[in-house]
Amino acid sequence: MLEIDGLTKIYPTGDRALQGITLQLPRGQVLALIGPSGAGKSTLIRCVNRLVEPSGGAIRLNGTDLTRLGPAGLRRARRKLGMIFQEYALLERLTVMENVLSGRLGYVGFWASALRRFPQRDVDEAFRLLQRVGLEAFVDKRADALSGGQRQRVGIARALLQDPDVLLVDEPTASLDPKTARQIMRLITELAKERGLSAIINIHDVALAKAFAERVVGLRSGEIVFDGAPERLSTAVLTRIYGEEDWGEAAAPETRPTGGAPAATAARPVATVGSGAPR
Ligand SMILES: Nc1ncnc2c1ncn2[C@@H]1O[C@H](COP(=O)(O)OP(=O)(O)OP(=O)(O)O)[C@@H](O)[C@H]1O
Repeated sequence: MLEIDGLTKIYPTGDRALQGITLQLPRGQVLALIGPSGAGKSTLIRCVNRLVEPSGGAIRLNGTDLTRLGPAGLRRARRKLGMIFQEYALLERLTVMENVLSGRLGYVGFWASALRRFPQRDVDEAFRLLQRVGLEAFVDKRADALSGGQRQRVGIARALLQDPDVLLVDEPTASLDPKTARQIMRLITELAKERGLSAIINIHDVALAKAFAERVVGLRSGEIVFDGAPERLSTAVLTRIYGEEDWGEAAAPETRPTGGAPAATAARPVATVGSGAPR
């Protein structure tokens, strides 16, 4: 269980990127984080593993407040936070297998890590994960010879080899074509379910968020302005998150209060349907 409590971030420039974020992420839940550019999505994800230092509030992972940990405690805690990046962050000249094994660097000792020597069980598990993400034929290929989708699969296998409790996923599909983007989102969400992992996925594509996440949190100007099921992303909600726009099929049908007058936002013609294409 990940609990974020009153999290704030003020950058040295004075930008108030997060203004008191509170949310709980139960074990096994996949949450999509949406919101306009500059809303604070990346800052939130990066505060959780302290790539960005929070200014205030608490972030508890299984009861431990990550904001209070010193370097050794933080190193241990980060093993449980698997990070998947938009730009993959692979070691270009190393092989697929070596890249995946780098997910264990937080576990092995200094010399083993410096010499990149990993126990056989880590190698076996890395191979199993590469099979699972469909890259068993690419084990010895160099990272710089892979396509974007293949690179992201390496990133996913590397994060999972860490044996994390939570996946922090920062725009995983931003550099991918629409079909590959869906395949990667499907893979991440399936693996999270198989392994009982929670995931926070920062994603720009509302249709993908709706198709694959069970919960959506909308950020605007560093505050949560929506937290609910993807089916509730109506025109009014999308406008609250992103501002005025013709949402067309991105929006769910407006909901009306039962037994009463139509909601104010539903009184005018609004866009209908659209929960994205079937998986
Ligand atoms: N290193 C930094 N120094 C100063 N301000 C920053 C820094 N990083 C982000 N910000 C500011 O913090 C706010 C939130 O930025 P953040 O990158 O978290 O938003 P985002 O929702 O992830 O945006 P995008 O979708 O464009 O990636 C913005 O106003 C941004 O300018």
